Amino acid sequence: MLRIAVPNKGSLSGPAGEMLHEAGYQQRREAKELRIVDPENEVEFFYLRPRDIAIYVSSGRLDIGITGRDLLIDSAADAEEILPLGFARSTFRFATKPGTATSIEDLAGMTVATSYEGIVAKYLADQGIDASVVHLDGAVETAIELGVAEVIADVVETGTSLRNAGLEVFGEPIMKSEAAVIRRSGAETSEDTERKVQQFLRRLQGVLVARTYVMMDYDCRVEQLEKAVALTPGLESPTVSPLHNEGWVAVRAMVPSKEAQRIMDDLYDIGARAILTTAIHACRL
Ligand SMILES: Nc1ncnc2c1ncn2[C@@H]1O[C@H](COP(=O)(O)OP(=O)(O)OP(=O)(O)O)[C@@H](O)[C@H]1O
Ligand SMILES: O=P(O)(O)OC[C@H]1O[C@H](OP(=O)(O)OP(=O)(O)O)[C@H](O)[C@@H]1O
Ligand SMILES: [Mg+2]
Repeated sequence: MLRIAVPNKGSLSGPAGEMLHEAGYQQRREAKELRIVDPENEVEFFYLRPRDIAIYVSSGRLDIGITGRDLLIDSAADAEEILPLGFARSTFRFATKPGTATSIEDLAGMTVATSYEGIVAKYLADQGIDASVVHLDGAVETAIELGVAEVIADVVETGTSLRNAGLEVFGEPIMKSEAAVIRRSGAETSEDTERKVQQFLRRLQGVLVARTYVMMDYDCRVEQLEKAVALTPGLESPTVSPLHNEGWVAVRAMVPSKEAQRIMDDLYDIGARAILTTAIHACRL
């Protein structure tokens, strides 16, 4: 049985559960469940605090886990990222009231409030800046108003929380984060566990592909085929089948969903017709 850590709360929890459900795994029915077994898929899910997941995985008690890259690095646990998952994307940045600091060098002698002490302390040490770090559990944007720190370092997605607190980012982003599957560094596992881990990763990759690609079908004249195929090269190469009407072919290829409308316009312009896109529900590449 593969033992997998899943975030039980916060920004990672909902999207992680959805992705696992799309990959065909059973998920808990109510938020208080701490552990479920999915016997058909031979996996056991442990619902843990996102911050603790890297620690459990590095201990070797759980085979793999889903957490944020920033949380993994902050924990300094002996675990590594094996598959980025594309959700809970954020940057980690310094911010302050306008006029307090404009560059990292200005941080010398100041106090920085953050929930990610490990990342901040290491970054400051690497840059050779002598500043104090105060740990807060969350809502760190308020720390400046209340005089606990002059500067904060926090997760920024849309920037709304910073704007609402009258704060502005400064300096380069400290890091970019997203959710990821993690595993103990240099894990030595049995052949059976390795096979199960690889199968789990392939299933999640299938979901990622199904989310980012659509299937495109269209008809075009043989003379236009080269131009059409250049627009829809597919992952390996598109399928081309003859049509009953001589001189025409049907083409089928996967295209990135974000570009689908532009590609349909371009195909139409070179004379392709009956251009259809359909969703991909699951896939193994
Ligand atoms: N607004 C956000 N947008 C995208 N990712 C976010 C956002 N807030 C937090 N994250 C990401 O979620 C992870 C943190 O999850 P965690 O559950 O610890 O915090 P949270 O979502 O802020 O919840 P909590 O309210 O419990 O603090 C990190 O990887 C972080 O980068
Ligand atoms: O740039 P934004 O889109 O505003 O998102 C970033 C905010 O979201 C998270 O806070 P959360 O709501 O989880 O509260 P917390 O600070 O208590 O963790 C994060 O800590 C930021 O405060
Ligand atoms: Mg938070």
